[in-house]
Amino acid sequence: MNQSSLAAVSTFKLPVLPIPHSHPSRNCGNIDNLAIECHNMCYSITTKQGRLKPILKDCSLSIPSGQLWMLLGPNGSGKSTLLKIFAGLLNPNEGFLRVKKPRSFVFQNPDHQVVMPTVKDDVAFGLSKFNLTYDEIRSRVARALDAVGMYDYLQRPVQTLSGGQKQRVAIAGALAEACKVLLLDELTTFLDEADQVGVIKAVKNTLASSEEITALWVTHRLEELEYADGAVYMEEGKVIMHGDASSIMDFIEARQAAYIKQIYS
Ligand SMILES: Nc1ncnc2c1ncn2[C@@H]1O[C@H](COP(=O)(O)OP(=O)(O)OP(=O)(O)O)[C@@H](O)[C@H]1O
Repeated sequence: MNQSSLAAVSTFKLPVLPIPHSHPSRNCGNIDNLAIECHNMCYSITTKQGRLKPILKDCSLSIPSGQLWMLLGPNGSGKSTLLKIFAGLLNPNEGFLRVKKPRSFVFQNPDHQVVMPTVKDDVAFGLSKFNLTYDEIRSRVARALDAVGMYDYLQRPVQTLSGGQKQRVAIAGALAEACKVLLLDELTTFLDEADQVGVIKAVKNTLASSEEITALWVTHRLEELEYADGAVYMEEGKVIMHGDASSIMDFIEARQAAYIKQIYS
């Protein structure tokens, strides 16, 4: 597996290469088996000068339930914007969108999300809105922490955790709320290798424990594709390709190779 990172090329403009047919057919599967589906979705912002600036252009993709998908692309290609739309934090201007609910967004910096003094309190924090008994809360917190391999840390003060452990607690918080779609924004950017692998494996184990949960993971690290069932590749606000992880890996590597050939020729 090529260990190169997209970040290495992300500040450069890749050459325009022919794009293989990549848009999903509307008949790509049973609609109930799709966790995320969008067709011709557009998102624009209004600039201070009152002009419309397109951020996402005609994005179409479908992600089956129960799978881990990665979302890749150079800086500024629209990954975080797309993820925020899937999370319901932004609204598209045009197009069709369907995301299974409940859904949860996990931020890049866990300090923005893990806020309670102990691990168990933090995971229980979002459950107050559900009118659950004490025993139900305790059982949900235990199951969620078990799924991300953090059960032994139940009583730990959160400030004693590593970045990767905090990420896993943030994911457990989403699981405790019975979320069906996990939207994960560059969780491993600031982590060392051990924490990086720990967080990815926690997500994989979570998905293995329930066919109901789907995860979409934004990353710059091409090597993380090894853990994915599928992937989406974006450039300049467009979904260029989506499908099985190895095809996306081949596509990105070919694009990088063509770019390097172009600058040295
Ligand atoms: N509120 C906003 N106002 C102006 N421009 C915006 C706004 N939100 C996003 N953009 C622009 O839209 C484009 C896509 O941004 P986005 O953050 O989604 O990209 P990204 O692929 O997640 O980038 P990165 O990998 O650097 O995090 C960028 O050019 C960004 O500057």
